[in-house]
Amino acid sequence: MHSLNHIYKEEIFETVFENAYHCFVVVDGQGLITYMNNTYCEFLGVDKKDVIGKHVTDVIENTRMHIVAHSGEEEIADLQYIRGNHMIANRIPVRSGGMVVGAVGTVLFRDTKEWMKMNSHIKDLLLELEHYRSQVKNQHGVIYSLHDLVGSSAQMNSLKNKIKKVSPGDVSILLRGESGTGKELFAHSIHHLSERNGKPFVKVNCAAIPEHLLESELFGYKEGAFTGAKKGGKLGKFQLADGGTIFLDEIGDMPLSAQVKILRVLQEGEVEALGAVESQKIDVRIITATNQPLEKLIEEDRFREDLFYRINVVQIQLPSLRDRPEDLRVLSKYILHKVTGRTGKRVIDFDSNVLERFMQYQWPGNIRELENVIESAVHLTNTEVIQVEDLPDQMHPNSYGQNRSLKEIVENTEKQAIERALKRVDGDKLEATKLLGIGKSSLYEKIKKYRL
Ligand SMILES: Nc1ncnc2c1ncn2[C@@H]1O[C@H](COP(=O)(O)OP(=O)(O)OP(=O)(O)O)[C@@H](O)[C@H]1O
Repeated sequence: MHSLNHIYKEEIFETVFENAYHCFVVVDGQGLITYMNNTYCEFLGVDKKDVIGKHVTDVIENTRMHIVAHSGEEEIADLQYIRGNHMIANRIPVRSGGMVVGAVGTVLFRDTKEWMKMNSHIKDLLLELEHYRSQVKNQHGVIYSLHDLVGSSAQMNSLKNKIKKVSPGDVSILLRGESGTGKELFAHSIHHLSERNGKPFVKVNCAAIPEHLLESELFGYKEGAFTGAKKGGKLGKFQLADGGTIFLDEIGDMPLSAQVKILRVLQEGEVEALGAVESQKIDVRIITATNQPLEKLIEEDRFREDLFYRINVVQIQLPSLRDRPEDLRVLSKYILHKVTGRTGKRVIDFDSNVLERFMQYQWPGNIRELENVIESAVHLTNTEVIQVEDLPDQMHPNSYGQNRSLKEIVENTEKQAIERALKRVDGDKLEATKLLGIGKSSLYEKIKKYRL
C-alpha cells in the first residue's frame, strides 16, 4: 500500500512551499537561486522567472544564504533587514552524500499585524542600541566589530576563527599585510572581542609622528618638561590607553630610540613621562601592524630583535584582495550599500562586466582602493547599475596594461588563471587540468615556469 505522502508528494510539497505566510528560497552550492516561492517573489516585488539562476545576493538584501550553502553551518532565527522590515530568517544547509550542496531559507512574517507590532518594537530597540553603540564609540574610539569584517572566503573564515581565539587575554598580536588589507579593522575587532572592550582603544600611527615628538606623544610630559610644554603637562597615548588596548600602526617605521622605550613598557609595565620624577604603572594590551619586512630590518639593525619577539607572540597575516577573489562580490556590494547610504544616491548594483573587471584587476591598494573605486563610480554613474565606463582610469585594460608588453599581460593572466583554478580544486592538479582544458604536462610546465 502506498502511503499518503508517497501519492501526494508533489501536492504536499506545493502546499508547504507555497504557504501564504512563509517565504521560501533554495540556493545551490554556488549561491545561485534554484527555487523561490510566490509569496517571497511577491514580497520582494520580483518575477519568479527572472530570479532563478541569479546569485542570491543580487536578489535578496543582506542575505547569508550563499554563506550557509558554503559553510554548511545552519543559522536559525537570525534577524534580517529586508525591504525596510526586520524579518526572522532560518537558513539550513542541504547535504547530499556527505557534501553541502545548497541551502534552504525561510523568512517568517506569520501574522502580519502581530509581526508589524513586534517589528516596530525591534526597530525601536535597535535604534536604542545604535545610540549606545555610538556613545561607546565616542568615548572609546571603538568603531568596528567582527560583523564589519566582510568576506566568506576560506582565508577570511579562518582569520575570523583565529581572532576569536586570540582576542581574549592579553597576548601581543602582530598584524601583517599590504596596505589597505584591513589591519586596523582587525585590531579594532580584536579589542572589541577582548575583556578590555569597555576600555579605550588608542591608535598611534608611528610613521606619521615626527621622531622628535614621538616620545612625548607616546608617554606624555609633565608641566615645564621643555620649553613650549603645555601648562599642566600632557598625557601620552599609553596613559590614555591604560586598561585598554594600544594599536601601534606602521611599527616598522618607528625610530630605534622609541623602540627601546616601548620595549621597556612591555618588559616592566611602566611608562615615564618626559620630565617626570617617577615612572607610572600601566596596563595595556599591545597590537602592532606593519607591511615592512621586520626580519630584514633586524638584519640591517633598523629594528630591535628583542622588541620583535615581544610584539610577535601571535602573528596574523592578512591576505591581499587579489588572493581572495571569492570575496570581491560580497565586499563590493557591502561597500556600495555603505556609499549609497552615505551619499543618498540610488545605485543598486554592478554590471556583470564590472565584476568581471574587478576579478581581473590586481588591487595594489586592496580594500581601500576598492572603496575608492566604488565611491568614484557611484558619483560618476548616470544609471542605477554601475557600468565599466563609470570606473576610474586605472581599471581600464589599456591603462593597467600600460608600460607592459603583451607577453607580460598574457603571462600574467595565464598565471592568475592557473592560480585560481588550483585554489578552486584545493591543489588537485588533475582536476585543475580539466577546469583549464589543458594537458597534464602543460600544466606542470606552467606551474614550474610561474613558480606556483
Ligand atoms: N574585511 C573587510 N570588510 C569590510 N571592509 C574592510 C575589510 N577590510 C578592510 N576594510 C576597509 O578597507 C579600508 C582599509 O582598511 P584598514 O585601514 O583597516 O587597512 P590597513 O591594512 O590598516 O591599511 P594601512 O596599512 O594602509 O593602514 C577601511 O575603510 C576598512 O573599513
